[in-house]
Amino acid sequence: MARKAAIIGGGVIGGGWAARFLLNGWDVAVFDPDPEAERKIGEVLANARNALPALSDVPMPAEGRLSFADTITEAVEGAEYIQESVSERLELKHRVFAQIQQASHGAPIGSSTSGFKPSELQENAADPSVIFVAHPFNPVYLLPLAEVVPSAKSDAKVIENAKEILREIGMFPLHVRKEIDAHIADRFLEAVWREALWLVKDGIATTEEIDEAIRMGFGLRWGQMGLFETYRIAGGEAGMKHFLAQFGPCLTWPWTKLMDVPEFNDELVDLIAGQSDAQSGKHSIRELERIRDQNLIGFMRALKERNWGAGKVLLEHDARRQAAFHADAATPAGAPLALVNTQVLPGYIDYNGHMTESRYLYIASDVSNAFLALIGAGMDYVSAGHSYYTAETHIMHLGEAKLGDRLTGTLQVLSMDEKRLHAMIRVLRGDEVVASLEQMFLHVDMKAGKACAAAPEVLEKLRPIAKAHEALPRPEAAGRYVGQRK
Ligand SMILES: NC(=O)C1=CN([C@@H]2O[C@H](COP(=O)(O)OP(=O)(O)OC[C@H]3O[C@@H](n4cnc5c(N)ncnc54)[C@H](O)[C@@H]3O)[C@@H](O)[C@H]2O)C=CC1
Ligand SMILES: C[N+](C)(C)CC(=O)CC(=O)[O-]
Repeated sequence: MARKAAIIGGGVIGGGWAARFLLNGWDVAVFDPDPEAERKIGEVLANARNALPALSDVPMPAEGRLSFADTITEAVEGAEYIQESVSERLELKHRVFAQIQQASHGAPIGSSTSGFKPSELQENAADPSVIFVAHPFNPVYLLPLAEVVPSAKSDAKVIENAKEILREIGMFPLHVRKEIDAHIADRFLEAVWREALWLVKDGIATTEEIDEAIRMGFGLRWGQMGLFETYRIAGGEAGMKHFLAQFGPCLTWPWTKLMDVPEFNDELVDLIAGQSDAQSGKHSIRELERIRDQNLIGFMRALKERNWGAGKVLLEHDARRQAAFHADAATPAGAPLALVNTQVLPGYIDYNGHMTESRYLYIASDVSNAFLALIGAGMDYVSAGHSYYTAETHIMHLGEAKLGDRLTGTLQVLSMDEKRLHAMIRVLRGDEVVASLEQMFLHVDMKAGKACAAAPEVLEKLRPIAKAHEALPRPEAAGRYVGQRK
């Protein structure tokens, strides 16, 4: 039988918790007096179903059962874990805890509070020992962090059990050892937020300029190494001590509205440098740089796929270089069309030390996409409901593409009619053909799911290319089947 979680308060955060538990196989009962709560949670859950499973190639367990309770008592009955996510008002949270504890005895009660201390939440509670902070980050169904903050009155076993449950649903419980207003992470968010409000109010930056300042630079760095490891690298070979020596004195300069700073002295330097050594000392600065670089490449490539933030800048830069390639290497008349200019990256190399086979298909689809765009069957055409589908591919590996090789992708039209396009794509290193991919494309009415004639304006562009390519020598690989002797 599935385990049960109760979510009290089903707004932005409660909805995210409900989705995370459900998608991890827990049954979830939600209590929220808002008549819109069911609709809102349904919408959050729909987004979560598209998002959370996409983080892994390992399938999620069968989804748990979602129910909406009429009372807190009904919601918490039989619940092994309770998460309170009502509005950020202490007296409301106290009322809710009192109702929960009339019905539930001993189950851990995590609070999503952004800033109240656990000792404040526990005031006047029937059983303070099971109430603690479990502060998540939006979207709760995707981001792993939950700051788990106990107080002196917390039961250590309950806290450990709660942390284990959070791990089971894929979270990273960060145990906050000393309670403090706004825990750890929200203190940073508040500092940055308040600084940003001043910058906007003082007319120094717009909201958009502030967001660009974050997402084009330090936000990406923070996302993979945080603050201290990033600054350790910024100290160069001399590391954190050098960084502190260089920038410590700025603490008293007016670089921020937050001018209440710790005294910059040897004691502070030793404390920070010592903790940084313990955290990161196992890696040399150069190793850390390489780790950082690979992480940033992963992030930025992901953003590129979404044409978003720093990824948009990369795409624009690629487009400029690609245009320069086409201008320099204008395809001579009567030759296969040179459509793609690419390179072999470390992640493409397989255990045999050469470019892995799936990458040839990537190049071929870049080539065919560029060709389809050229004949007017690009993304606008697809959005309007027609497309060319690849019906058949025969790849011949004729050489080995190695790390760092610069490759060109060309396309030669072998034949065509209204519905079909038969082409030979070649992957070249200089003049050497490393692979050929013979492909048959079918023109399809996407809605009907049937082959049909391409639009006249597409055929008008395709025919002269096909005519010019008739004069080219027929590639030896054309029409070959697997195992055929040359
Ligand atoms: N929105 C955010 O970015 C984050 C918020 N939090 C914390 O999560 C908690 C909830 O915040 P949000 O979800 O953003 O607020 P919200 O306003 O979206 O949701 C609060 C929900 O509580 C419900 N509610 C009010 N009284 C209730 C009661 N007596 N019993 C049950 N439900 C009741 C409301 O109907 C509403 O649906 C707050 O403590 C907040 O500080 C934590 C992390 C991030
Ligand atoms: C703005 N906030 C204080 C509610 C932010 C959080 O608590 C965490 C988050 O998800 O940003």
